[in-house]
Amino acid sequence: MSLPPVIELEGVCTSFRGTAVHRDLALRIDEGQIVGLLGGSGSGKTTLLREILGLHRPDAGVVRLFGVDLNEPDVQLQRNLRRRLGMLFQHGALFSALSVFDNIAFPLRELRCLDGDWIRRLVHLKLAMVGLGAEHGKLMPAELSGGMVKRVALARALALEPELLLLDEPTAGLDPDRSQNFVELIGDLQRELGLTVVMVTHDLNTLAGLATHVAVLADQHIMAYGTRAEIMTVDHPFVTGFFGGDRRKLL
Ligand SMILES: Nc1ncnc2c1ncn2[C@@H]1O[C@H](COP(=O)(O)OP(=O)(O)OP(=O)(O)O)[C@@H](O)[C@H]1O
Repeated sequence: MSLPPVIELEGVCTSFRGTAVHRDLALRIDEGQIVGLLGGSGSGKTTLLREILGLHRPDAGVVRLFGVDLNEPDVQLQRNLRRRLGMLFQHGALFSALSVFDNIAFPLRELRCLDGDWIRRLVHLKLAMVGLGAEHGKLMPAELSGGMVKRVALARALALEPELLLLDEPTAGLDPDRSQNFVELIGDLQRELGLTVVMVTHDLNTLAGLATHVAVLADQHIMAYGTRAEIMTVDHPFVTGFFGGDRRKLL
């Protein structure tokens, strides 16, 4: 029996104050894909991530993760589902009053089944996964560089060993070197952990360095979905405008 898609959206409609953002939107993402979600400013990319996370309920349509409908009323089923997701918010969204250690420990403590020694070991393991040492655990978010904030936020997103990782502008605000390092780190972790990744990005280098597939959100729906090579041939004003003369950079 084949596995259900990791993400499946069907007939999704979303509007805010009478203005439609998504209209009959459909998308299917299979295990192991790294999908770059592209769309103009205000086209509804972040809203779509929030709907996949279950933070916003569309007005109509179905969102299924791992074959489970997010409208399924079974609370335990929904809780188990959420543990299979990790989210890296655009600016890291670290808790400013908590140390790096406590930020990463937060989702582990919420499980209420791990003792302090296990939590310490797991936090140190996650720090090592993102190239940081145990000594960084003592720092507060305000003491971190932009690149370190992203790494700590990634460590926290990976705390519960998710199968699906959602990234909102993962390299925004990083200089080209740090951005390249972060792209390589995400790529390495994706291969090692077998993650499925969906990322919103405007950055061509991030797309070219990571994405196996590209989804284009325009005219209130996913108007194109395919491999990078397939998207290069799409003739739509957003796609031609986005890539300009740089389409070959995608390959
Ligand atoms: N909670 C909300 N209440 C009212 N309007 C909202 C809400 N969330 C989003 N919107 C509106 O929905 C539209 C899509 O917003 P969204 O943030 O999803 O776009 P986006 O594609 O992520 O944009 P950007 O690339 O500029 O971040 C925008 O017009 C936004 O103002």
